[in-house]
Amino acid sequence: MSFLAIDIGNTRLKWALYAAPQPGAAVLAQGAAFLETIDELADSQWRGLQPPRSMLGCNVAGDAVRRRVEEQLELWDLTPRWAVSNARDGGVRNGYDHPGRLGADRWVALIGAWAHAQARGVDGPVLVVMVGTAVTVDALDGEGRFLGGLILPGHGIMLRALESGTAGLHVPTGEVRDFPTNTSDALTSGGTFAITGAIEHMHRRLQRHCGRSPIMLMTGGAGWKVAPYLDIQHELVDSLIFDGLLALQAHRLAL
Ligand SMILES: Nc1ncnc2c1ncn2[C@@H]1O[C@H](COP(=O)(O)OP(=O)(O)OP(=O)(O)O)[C@@H](O)[C@H]1O
Ligand SMILES: CC(C)(CO)[C@@H](O)C(=O)NCCC(=O)O
Ligand SMILES: [K+]
Repeated sequence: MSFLAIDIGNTRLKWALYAAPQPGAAVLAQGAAFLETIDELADSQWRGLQPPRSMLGCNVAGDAVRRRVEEQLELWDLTPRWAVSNARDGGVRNGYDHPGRLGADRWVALIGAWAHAQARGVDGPVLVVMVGTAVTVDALDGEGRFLGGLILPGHGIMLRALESGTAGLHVPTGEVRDFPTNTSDALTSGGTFAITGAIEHMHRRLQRHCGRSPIMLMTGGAGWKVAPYLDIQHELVDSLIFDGLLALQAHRLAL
């Protein structure tokens, strides 16, 4: 019954093997690999794994990367399946102008977030934040409608853009300070507060739109770096995309 969930991001592939395609299933194994090293998965991390019976992935890195991962999946006898953004799934309705153009990672994370909210009996709005190579801040209303969301550059891209777009800025890592008094701290703090500022802005907007304070779920490799500087209540859920993939797979099996 084991189920392999794969999240191919802009920088890294993350995978988790679950005992069953059901929300809350036990994790049997998990790992991550930079996209440059994915051609070794079958010979390294995946070698010796208990063969998964099914898989569902989520990919924002393009068709070439997907095909490379499918080659690695030939290690096992399974049909690769990839989540695509559509008009509704997993209890979420997609409000994007062109639903299919919404990043699959955002769609799957929204479905994972909705599953979390349902499991806890939350019936108000949910703000879904992913902090990685890019940052996304997506709004779900209390009925599971995706209202829309923000895309902004991640911390790394912001700093590299400043470094390449100015003559005099070089970017050694600094500390986050309220009132930075050197260039490194000013850059690191600027990047961090650009992200927290966008999140807090969307939180206010969603609260105003729905007339209720949203819960906020945050995920992505750098979520823990941003979390300490957020002035609003939030919860880090590292597995949000995997939880979305589990919810989708369970949903599909139930149909
Ligand atoms: N102090 C920081 N604050 C916010 N973000 C940061 C910080 N330091 C690094 N980052 C971001 O973290 C990213 C790397 O994190 P990681 O590779 O774990 O993300 P990820 O969720 O796996 O990304 P993706 O899914 O896009 O591949 C960098 O691209 C950078 O933008
Ligand atoms: C925004 C990113 C890069 C975040 O990973 C990804 O979701 C993506 O490539 N999205 C497609 C464009 C969109 O979501 O509108
Ligand atoms: K991601």
